[in-house]
Amino acid sequence: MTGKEDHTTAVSAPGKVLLAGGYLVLDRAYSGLVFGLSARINVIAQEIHTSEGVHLTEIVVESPQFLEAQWRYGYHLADQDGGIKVTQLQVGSRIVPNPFVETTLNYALTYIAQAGTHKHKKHSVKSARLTILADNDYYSHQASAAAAAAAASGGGGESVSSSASTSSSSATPPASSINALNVSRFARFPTTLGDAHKTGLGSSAALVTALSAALLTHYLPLQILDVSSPEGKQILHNLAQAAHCAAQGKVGSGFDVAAAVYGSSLYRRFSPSVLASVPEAGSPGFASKLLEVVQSEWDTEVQKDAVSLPAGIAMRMCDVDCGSQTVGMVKKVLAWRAKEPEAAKALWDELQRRNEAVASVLRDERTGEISAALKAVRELVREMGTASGVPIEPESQTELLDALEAEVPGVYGGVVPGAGGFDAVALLVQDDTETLAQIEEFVESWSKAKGSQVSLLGVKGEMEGVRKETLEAYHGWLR
Ligand SMILES: Nc1ncnc2c1ncn2[C@@H]1O[C@H](COP(=O)(O)OP(=O)(O)O)[C@@H](O)[C@H]1O
Ligand SMILES: C[C@@](O)(CCOP(=O)(O)OP(=O)(O)O)CC(=O)O
Repeated sequence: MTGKEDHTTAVSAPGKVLLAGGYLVLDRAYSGLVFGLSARINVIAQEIHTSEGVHLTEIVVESPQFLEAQWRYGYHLADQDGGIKVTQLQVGSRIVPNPFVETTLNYALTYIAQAGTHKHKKHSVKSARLTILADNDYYSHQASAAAAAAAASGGGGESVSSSASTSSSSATPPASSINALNVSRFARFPTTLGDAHKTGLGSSAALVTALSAALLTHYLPLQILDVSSPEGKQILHNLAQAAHCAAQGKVGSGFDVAAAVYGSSLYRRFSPSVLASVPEAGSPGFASKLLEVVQSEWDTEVQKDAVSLPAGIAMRMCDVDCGSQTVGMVKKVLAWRAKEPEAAKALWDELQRRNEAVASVLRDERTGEISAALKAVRELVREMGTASGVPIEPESQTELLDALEAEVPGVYGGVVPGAGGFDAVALLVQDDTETLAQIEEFVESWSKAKGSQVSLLGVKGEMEGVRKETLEAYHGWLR
């Protein structure tokens, strides 16, 4: 770590789960019940100190939990108002691109240079190092260890850290042990980021949001931008949505970025046309247009007070190691909706009503109604799946959810979240260690009996969005 701790800033943003409103939330006429998660992506920004006389303009981004995860960029001011454009520099023998990091740098640094020129003197972007640390639940330990074993030849010098990864050779560390034993918060994975198996908690949205927030906080004075304030969050939201869409090459509903910024909420998306006028990063006019769009009032609606959990109840998730292709599923569902507009509208409208009912049952602490409210949603989600020919709640997941509710006393019910498919379930459960242990026991025997890989993640639903962090949590990870 450098001696200049005052110039080190840390920010974190949570992952997401869309408990209700998959597909509907793509259309502004409907909304989504989204939860932020306790699993966060942390980004720490530090100045790079060079020896006297050495002139360096470089942005270094690294993910020290993974192998070959350092991305170095030079940057320049592009002609004709093109903003700040980064160029990736080679590290070692090859260039491994990270489009989400690169696009976020182009967008955030351009915004910083533009916003900083107004009331204050022209802003200069100095060299910086950004360290990314992701909470363990973003990646499946078991699958990542298997990928490393397959690649077997060299382990790379440093050993895998603590029990999270010790157990990774045989099984995912049990959620209860992560909670109880203060296992290293950030595991060191024996793989590259590309080979790590994601659990689907929205790593790219949390990363783009936390990286944007860290850059804004690091470079701009608080009087221009404070990510803790409502105005600062709005700027961060707009900027991160724009960068995430550009990096993804498509405009999704943006519920994942909204969760990263605002935490849990009832979310209504922005009109996709908001972003239509922003040219490609580095091209003429990009800088002014980006500033204008990010600082304008969007039609996004984020109702934070519509979402909460009854006291003593937690939102938990199980990873089902399988995986579904969201893009293909979305295409098929939307194709059916276009073909059968009337039937789809009736279904969408009724499902919206039932989704909102889940939100109010939870917010009003009507615990006895949780199970029925979730079942009512699932019924229509299955109908949507059958009508469009997409396994949104596949039979194997129906069986798992029904069995969990019937056989584990503390489980109120659950859903297949987001786009649905085979890769996860979200549960509403009693928030105590006994219930946790029983779920773990249940999924272990379920996995054996069904020949599947179901594991309870340590992650929990959490209300808070982006936040500034103190540096203690990152001890040992910073240079
Ligand atoms: N810890 C990390 N460090 C650096 N980049 C990351 C990290 N986690 C995710 N990313 C970026 O996000 C991408 C994954 O995005 P995506 O495939 O959309 O998954 P998700 O559904 O988790 O958002 C990675 O290829 C990488 O560019
Ligand atoms: C279909 C959707 O409404 C919800 C998808 O939710 P998931 O949580 O399944 O998504 P990914 O993690 O991005 O694959 C698409 C959207 O809202 O963008």
